[in-house]
Amino acid sequence: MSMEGAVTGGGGGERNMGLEQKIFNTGPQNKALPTVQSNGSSSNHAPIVGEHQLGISSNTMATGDTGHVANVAYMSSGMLGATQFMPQNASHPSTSVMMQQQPQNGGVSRSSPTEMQQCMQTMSDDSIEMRDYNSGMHHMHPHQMQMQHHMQPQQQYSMPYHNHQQMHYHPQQQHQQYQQQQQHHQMYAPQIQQQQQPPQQQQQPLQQSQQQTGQTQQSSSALQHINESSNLSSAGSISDREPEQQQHNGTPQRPTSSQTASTADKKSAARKRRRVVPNDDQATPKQERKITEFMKVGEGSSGNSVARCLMTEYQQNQGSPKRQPPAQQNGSNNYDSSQPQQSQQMNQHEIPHSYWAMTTPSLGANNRGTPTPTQQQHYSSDSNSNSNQSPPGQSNQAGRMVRTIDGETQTDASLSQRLQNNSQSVDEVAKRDRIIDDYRRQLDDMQTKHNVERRKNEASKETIKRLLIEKNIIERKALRDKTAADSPRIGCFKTTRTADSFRDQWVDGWAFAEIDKKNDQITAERNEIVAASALLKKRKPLGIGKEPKRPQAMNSQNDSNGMQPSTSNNANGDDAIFRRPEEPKEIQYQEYIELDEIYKLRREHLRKEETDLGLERERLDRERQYHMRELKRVANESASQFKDHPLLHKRYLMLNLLGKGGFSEVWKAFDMEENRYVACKIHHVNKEWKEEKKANYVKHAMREKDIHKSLDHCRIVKQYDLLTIDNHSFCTVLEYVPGNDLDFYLKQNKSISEKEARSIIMQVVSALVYLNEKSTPIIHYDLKPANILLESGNTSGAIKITDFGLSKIMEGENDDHDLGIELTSQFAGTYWYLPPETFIVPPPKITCKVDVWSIGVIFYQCIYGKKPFGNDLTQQKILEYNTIINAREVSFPSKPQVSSAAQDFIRRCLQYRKEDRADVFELARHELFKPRGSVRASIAGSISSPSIPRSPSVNREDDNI
Ligand SMILES: Nc1ncnc2c1ncn2[C@@H]1O[C@H](COP(=O)(O)OP(=O)(O)OP(=O)(O)O)[C@@H](O)[C@H]1O
Repeated sequence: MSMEGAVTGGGGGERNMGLEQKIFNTGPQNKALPTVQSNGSSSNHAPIVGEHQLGISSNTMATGDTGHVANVAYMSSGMLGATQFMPQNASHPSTSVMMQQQPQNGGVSRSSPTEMQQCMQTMSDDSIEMRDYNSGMHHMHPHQMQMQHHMQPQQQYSMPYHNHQQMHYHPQQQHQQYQQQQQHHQMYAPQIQQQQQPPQQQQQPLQQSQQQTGQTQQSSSALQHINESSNLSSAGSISDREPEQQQHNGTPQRPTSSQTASTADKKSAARKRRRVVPNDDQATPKQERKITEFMKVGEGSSGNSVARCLMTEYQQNQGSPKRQPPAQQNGSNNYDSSQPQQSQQMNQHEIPHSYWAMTTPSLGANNRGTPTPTQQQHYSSDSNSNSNQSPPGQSNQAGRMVRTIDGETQTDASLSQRLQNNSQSVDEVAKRDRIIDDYRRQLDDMQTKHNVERRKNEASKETIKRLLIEKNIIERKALRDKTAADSPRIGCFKTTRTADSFRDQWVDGWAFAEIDKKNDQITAERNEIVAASALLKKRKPLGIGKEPKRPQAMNSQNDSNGMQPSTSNNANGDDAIFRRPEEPKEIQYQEYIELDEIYKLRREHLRKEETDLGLERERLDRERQYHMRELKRVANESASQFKDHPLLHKRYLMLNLLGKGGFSEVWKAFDMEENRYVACKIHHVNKEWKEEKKANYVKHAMREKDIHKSLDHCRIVKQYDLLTIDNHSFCTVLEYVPGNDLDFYLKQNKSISEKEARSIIMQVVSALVYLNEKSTPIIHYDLKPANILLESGNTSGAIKITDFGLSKIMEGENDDHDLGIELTSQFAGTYWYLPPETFIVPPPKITCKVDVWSIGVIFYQCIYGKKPFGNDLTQQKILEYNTIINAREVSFPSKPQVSSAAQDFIRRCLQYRKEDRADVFELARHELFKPRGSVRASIAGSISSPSIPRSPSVNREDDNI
């Protein structure tokens, strides 16, 4: 690996990273490293690196400005330790194992080059050797020792904790590391307390921390094992008092320093190391040992921290798959996704910076110890990332803090200032940790509650779904049973063969036959009566010249029955009676009168029966209409792919088919999210169609969707959603309107009263005004009774307009909406309801007055029960005969009687030239819609020439409405 990056990187962190990389690259061949550390000029590595590291190192030896150099050596050796152990742990997948061993290496800090060499030799053996080496790392510069006396344990923890947090380790690793720190803390905290006499209030968290640690250790044997490893790795810093502490803590017995250091090797090693420490005259052996041991706790950790920094940076550069660099961890890889991204980014930048701040005091006071605002923020965010652990005791943090500050370059004043700042930031971190813990607990609680609610909600949904399906199955069955039961009575479709094709042909049921039979009976009876009446007249008594005076009603009845009045002279009727009493052929006058009465009454009765039968026939016709539709619907429903209650998009439960249009089927469905019924209009693209037709269909469907979704009016069916079902079908989810459409209603009822028709038309005009008031007005283009839905199922309630499949937007026409737009799809739509201009070839521009014409036709049809133009013609014939092109004038039947206002309204709508036709705003102001009673009535017949457009101020016949 090129070392250039390490040198040119500029930042201390980068340089360190370069060193780290170099050391890692050297791998097990550690023989190169002592050379680097002992003599820069003879480095086996790139000279520039040697210059940076070893130049300073030698300078340090000479000038005593050891802070930087010592840290470099310390760092190097720390990493060496890590490097040394890497091969041993290579088979171990967990980084945490390596991290446990790093504290051993941390103890290497502050070593002289000689010690480094010794260290390297020792470390290459095994961990026991490392401990031995670490135990000898007692050499501190007096400034450092002095500094540590000034540091509070609480403060001394901050930096290692900080570094520890920076690593973004896996929580398990963090936990192990925390265990390890606690072990250190348990072992050395009493000594720290005794030696440094920290303020009383700062001992409290330490003791708590010890108790916590003890509990943690007892709770898990696995962790105990790790703790043991951790203890072992820290054995180099065991003091004389450790056995007591270990017994207290219940940790496994380890050789005490007196036991281990009692060996001749180690004593001599300690003596050697003492000899190589320059300016060590202030440190008594006893003081040195104790403080060094304390430092070792810190140094071990510090070295550990630094090693971790280096390891992290190394792994960042190496792209270690186990531990991604923070930049990569910002996404889902970061175990703590709740940590603000900003903090994480800050961490990324601060890792080298903090590291440099710890290891390079010469950079300045801010970098050395006092955390900059950024660093403080960094602590905070770090603590966030670790908040699921019990934070280390503050005194433990302080212990580790000690080793991160280079006492040789600090003044007491700056140190105390730093310590004060650190103390504040540590307090703040702890406080924030607690708050974060609280929030986290609250969040956990809320998440648990949320999960419970979610499960309940899902269960409820499942129940609703099940119940809806059950209900629907029952309803379907009831409907089918009814249809099946009604079929013999009303009729059914029978498949018949005509030429090569099969057709469904309707066959009436027995109810129609019965009505026909009754009708025949009535006719026969009526004929019989007519014949008898005629005979009776022939047998009229001859003597009756003058009928006796009869009541006037009787005479008029006779007239109405068509009976011829007697031609005999009635003036002297009494004489006639006396004149011909003897004629036997002639019936008696009385008998004649009686028979005549009987025949008249029978005729009346037959007339009534005939009327009733007619009503029965009408009712049966309506039933047949409904029954036919139901049969078709059931057949289509059974053939549909959605018949088995699928849940579209996990949301829309398909219940039953409402109807089938030309290219679509409309299903009643239940929206499981919104808990409401909806109408799902499923558009099918026929696979057999040519591509052009498919494209055209999809274009229309998409236009419908786009236009419809932008509409929000109480008289327009709302469009909620659009779903893709498969490659050939998609679905628009619409507001469900429970009633029938007007077309079905008119088929059943032929016509409706003017009042009801006026109410419907008023609502339609209101919707059209809304469409025309938009910045880009919309032409519906397919207004017809089938697209007017009746909410209540009859004509006395609210209506809603639907089906925007042929709609057109008035845009891109220089904003002159009167000029109109090109008609792109001529001859689409329903011809009875389209105005003349849409049939002209080539078509002129169209405007919103297309819909006005449609309104006129619908109103006319509602009142008169038939369409004004081409009522009895098919669409094909309408085209053939140019029916609409010739529809220049509308005529009104004499019955039913209609108000002049209604007729005028219709005329204004059905003006041949669109320029003469009213627009929707004029219609909205029309007299027809004025409140009842506000105008004087006038009879429709009083309107003069129908071809001349009249002003809207036509009087309305209130009585007719
Ligand atoms: N939003 C809705 N709520 C309730 N029923 C509806 C709704 N939309 C349509 N329907 C019913 O579904 C059936 C089919 O509607 P669709 O619009 O497809 O039919 P159509 O207008 O006759 O056909 P086309 O679209 O070919 O003109 C009709 O009976 C109609 O009443």
